[in-house]
Amino acid sequence: MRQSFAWWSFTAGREVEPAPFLRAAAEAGAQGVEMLPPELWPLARELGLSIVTVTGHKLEEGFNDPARHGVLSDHVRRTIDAAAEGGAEAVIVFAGNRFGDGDDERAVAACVEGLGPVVEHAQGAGMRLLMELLNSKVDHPGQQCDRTEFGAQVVRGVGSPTLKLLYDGYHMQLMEGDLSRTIKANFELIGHVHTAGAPGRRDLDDRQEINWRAIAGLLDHLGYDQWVGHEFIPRGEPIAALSQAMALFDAPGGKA
Ligand SMILES: O=C(O)C(=O)CO
Repeated sequence: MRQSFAWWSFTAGREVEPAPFLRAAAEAGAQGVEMLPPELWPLARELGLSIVTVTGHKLEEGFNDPARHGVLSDHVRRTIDAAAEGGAEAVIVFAGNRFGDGDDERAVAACVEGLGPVVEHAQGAGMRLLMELLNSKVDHPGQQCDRTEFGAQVVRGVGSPTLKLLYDGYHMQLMEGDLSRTIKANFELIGHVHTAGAPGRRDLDDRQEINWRAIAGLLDHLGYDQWVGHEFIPRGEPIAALSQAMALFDAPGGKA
């Protein structure tokens, strides 16, 4: 398992000097960084960090609406090209907010239809696409891809190894819980994992309710070989919080 961290959450509300911060994260053992502003990509690469994920588009306006497919696909294709040019690995896409009667079946079909050509474009560019599962209770009210099954139906419907699920344990703990069984049941569809403590989106410590050590052990047991991206807002010193989180996944099964 390779480990990364989300730039936005680790720097939220902090004055951060990018170079020393990225260097410290790399020295602590992070292998990649996510959702990093493009102007910092060369610096991160120089420090040996992979540019792991790039946000493909506004998450409120997604592929669930066929009326948006033309404009959205053009935008995401350009994001894919820029990400490929900058050496990034994956672009994150979203279903978007519910609209009209919010019918899930129709929304899944629209996502499958809209994402098909974009997935082909990504494949040609050597880029992976990740459909993110988000919570609609707290952080993203209205988001339609707010249960694993919705995302799984889209990924299965598209049926390409280029499109996988971004399983975010924090978001899914808020929406459905049952993380271990869900990860196991959908393992082949999962191409990326995000972490955070629940419910506060803070450190992976014992003040929150997800047993991340057990999740790390399960992923290891299942042979997970993709990225685990830490996407929480540290309570205290961010590099120490990152190190503590990474230790859980470095020694899955409780050796840390
Ligand atoms: O996870 C989230 O809440 C985001 O904003 C997108 O990664």
